[in-house]
Amino acid sequence: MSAPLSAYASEIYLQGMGGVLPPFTTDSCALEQAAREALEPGPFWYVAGAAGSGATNRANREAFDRWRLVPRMLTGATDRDLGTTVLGERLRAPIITAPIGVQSIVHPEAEKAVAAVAAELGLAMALSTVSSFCLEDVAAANGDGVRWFQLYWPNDEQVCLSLLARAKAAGFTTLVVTLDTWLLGWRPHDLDRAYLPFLTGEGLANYFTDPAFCAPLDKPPAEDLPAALMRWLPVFSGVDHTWDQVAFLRENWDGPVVLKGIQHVDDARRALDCGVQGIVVSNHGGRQVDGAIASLDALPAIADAVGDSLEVLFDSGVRTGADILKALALGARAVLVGRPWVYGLALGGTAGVRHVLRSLLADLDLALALSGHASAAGLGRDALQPH
Ligand SMILES: Cc1cc2nc3c(=O)[nH]c(=O)nc-3n(C[C@H](O)[C@H](O)[C@H](O)COP(=O)(O)O)c2cc1C
Ligand SMILES: O=C(O)C(=O)c1ccccc1
Repeated sequence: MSAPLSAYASEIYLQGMGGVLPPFTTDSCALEQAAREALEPGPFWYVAGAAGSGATNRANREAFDRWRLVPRMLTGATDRDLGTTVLGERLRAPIITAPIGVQSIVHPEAEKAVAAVAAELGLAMALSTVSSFCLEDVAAANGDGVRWFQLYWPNDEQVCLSLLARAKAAGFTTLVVTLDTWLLGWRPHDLDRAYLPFLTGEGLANYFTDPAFCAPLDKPPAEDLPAALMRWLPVFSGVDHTWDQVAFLRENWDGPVVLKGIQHVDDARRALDCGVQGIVVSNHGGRQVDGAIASLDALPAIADAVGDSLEVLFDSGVRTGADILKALALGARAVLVGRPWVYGLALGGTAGVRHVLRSLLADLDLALALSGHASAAGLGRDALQPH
């Protein structure tokens, strides 16, 4: 874990020189196609799909292309440090694995794979409420790694308090509250296939192992799935909470609270007023609101408004090392990465997640080096030019 990140690029190049092929592509933009060939259409489109016409998802990528890095020479960037502190915790690079629900639809190792690899690589992981394994099992797989718990804010106070207490007891440090998915977006790929994995109970491990969730049920979820699902649906969705209720979460979580799904600068200011510690500028990978702005286009103004007082994290569309540099230069402290390593999970379980994240770290290190920067912390807007 203490080897410099540059070792990953050297290792992959040396293997190439010895004629050893990587397990699958090193081109993170080609992962989607590789996963498409490996997965059944239902799970593939669940992961790759987006809201409506897909416009927001496309906009997320197009926005990265509208910024270009301006490389600097002879800066002496021989020894690089990608390490950073996020919400008081030291990470080896400014990367957090995004909370992704129902991972068992692509591979049986599911969240345990990313938990193990994130810890091994010194990155933080964010575990979804809607995970295939319960949070205690994922915590065990993450060992002494940095783990955050993502909350889908339950419409039941007892279930909410119980999940928070369990996550805290299992060593999750930061609470990430996702605000943009209190209803599922309009997702034609899933609707056309009637593919809604959680309706078979998949992804509901945290609920089905929860005493407060199970209390009103006559039988355990395994013995009466329809009844458990009828309880889950209104607990999960249908109610938009309000800003004044954020205090409840802050009061009941002993640690940093981050609000995920912020796109408007006024919402970033409201987050600051609420007393939370951070935000994730995110549009959920374009899966919720069709025709919305690119998440990257929301970032600069938000970072300008609250970046000195809140930790501003970013996601939606990050694929390459260059993308990460761009997000950092535009004011993010770290990025969350979603689909790329989920495709890696689909293609090779734990080893597949490892290959994707090591490749991304190698790419990031080389992008930083060859743009003439010795540390990610010093990146400013002068590292970029609009295109
Ligand atoms: C299959 C899938 C499941 C997701 N599940 C969750 C979830 O349970 N909780 C959450 O906050 N975000 C969820 N997200 C959104 C991600 O956390 C993240 O915001 C998004 O994937 C970032 O965009 P990217 O995939 O382009 O990197 C999910 C995204 C995908 C693709
Ligand atoms: O699919 C998603 O984007 C998501 O956040 C989710 C919601 C419910 C269950 C599983 C994943």
